Amino acid sequence: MIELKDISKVYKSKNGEIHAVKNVNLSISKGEIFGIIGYSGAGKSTMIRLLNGLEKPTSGTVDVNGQQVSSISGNALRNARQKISMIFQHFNLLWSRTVADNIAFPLEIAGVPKEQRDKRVKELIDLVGLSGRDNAYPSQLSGGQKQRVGIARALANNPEVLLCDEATSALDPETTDAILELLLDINKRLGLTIVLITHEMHVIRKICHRVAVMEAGQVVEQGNVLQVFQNPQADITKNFVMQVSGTKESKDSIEQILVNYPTGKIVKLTFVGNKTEQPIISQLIKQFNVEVNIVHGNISQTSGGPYGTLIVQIDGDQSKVNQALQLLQSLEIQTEVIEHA
Ligand SMILES: Nc1ncnc2c1ncn2[C@@H]1O[C@H](COP(=O)(O)OP(=O)(O)OP(=O)(O)O)[C@@H](O)[C@H]1O
Repeated sequence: MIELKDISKVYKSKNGEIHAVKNVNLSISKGEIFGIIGYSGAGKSTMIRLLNGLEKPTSGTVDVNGQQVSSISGNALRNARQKISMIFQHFNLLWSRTVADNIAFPLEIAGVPKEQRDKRVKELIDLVGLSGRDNAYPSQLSGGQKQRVGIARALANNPEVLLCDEATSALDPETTDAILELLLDINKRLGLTIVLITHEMHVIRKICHRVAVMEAGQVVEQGNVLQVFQNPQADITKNFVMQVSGTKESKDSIEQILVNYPTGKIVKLTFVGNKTEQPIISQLIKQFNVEVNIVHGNISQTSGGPYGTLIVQIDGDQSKVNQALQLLQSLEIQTEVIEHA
């Protein structure tokens, strides 16, 4: 559905050349929710502009929905872009138009007759959960409702691809979750391909099937979301994963525990799928007569299933502690000793 081959984008500025995107290769399948995550300046916005043809790459090709958007222009590009829709961080609504008229706007541009337009607008208002707010103005809506209008407007002309540019960054956590649920629902119902850019791993965790991690213009890691969470490779990915697993905050708890209980091993366990539900810790205690002190625990849902991390201190007879670690490994629980006594 979307194919980026050897994409580079260089901007020329007074201070020299800026390599915003460097040698990026990505392949995104139809119906997939694909996330691109990176800190500010990583090149995410440039990638979005390359995907909708607003920007031409310095080298490489961008194919979207059977069209090489990197080489077409004029009418051909305008037609291709009808099938590539977008939602924005700050919604970009027309403030003097009502909800219904904002959603109708792309239909007017596409020349859809009034009767058909009204019917489609009604359908879209229902789809995004804004029934009854047809005649409200954007200033009368909450942030989440404004983004719902943005989504309805983006879907008006039945796009094949929806690009989301930090679409939940201006929203509070609960509203963010509701909007992400809506995107997930639309993806499932309509089979729409969604590409989103974000700096928040929570967004990736919640709805993406696959993720690419960008740093200084390059994709430093990409893969299935659950696998990336379970086994992040690049340092930057490990940092992003820590954003949601909460293990960054556990550093202080570990130091405190080591002061009070200086023996034993501090171990980080990573569980996926149904292993998150098994009573593994009580098994360790019973079988090896070791003491287990829980430092930090967290479980979260990804689109590929549950993912959990648990940091524990295991203490007792050295050989029993080692046997306990071996049992964990044999159960295919990822086990990392982070502090030794
Ligand atoms: N039109 C432009 N002209 C010159 N430099 C640009 C232009 N657009 C982006 N850049 C530079 O390219 C690099 C990547 O920027 P980009 O906006 O794609 O990153 P980003 O990951 O989206 O970050 P942010 O979330 O802060 O926008 C940055 O160094 C930026 O300053």
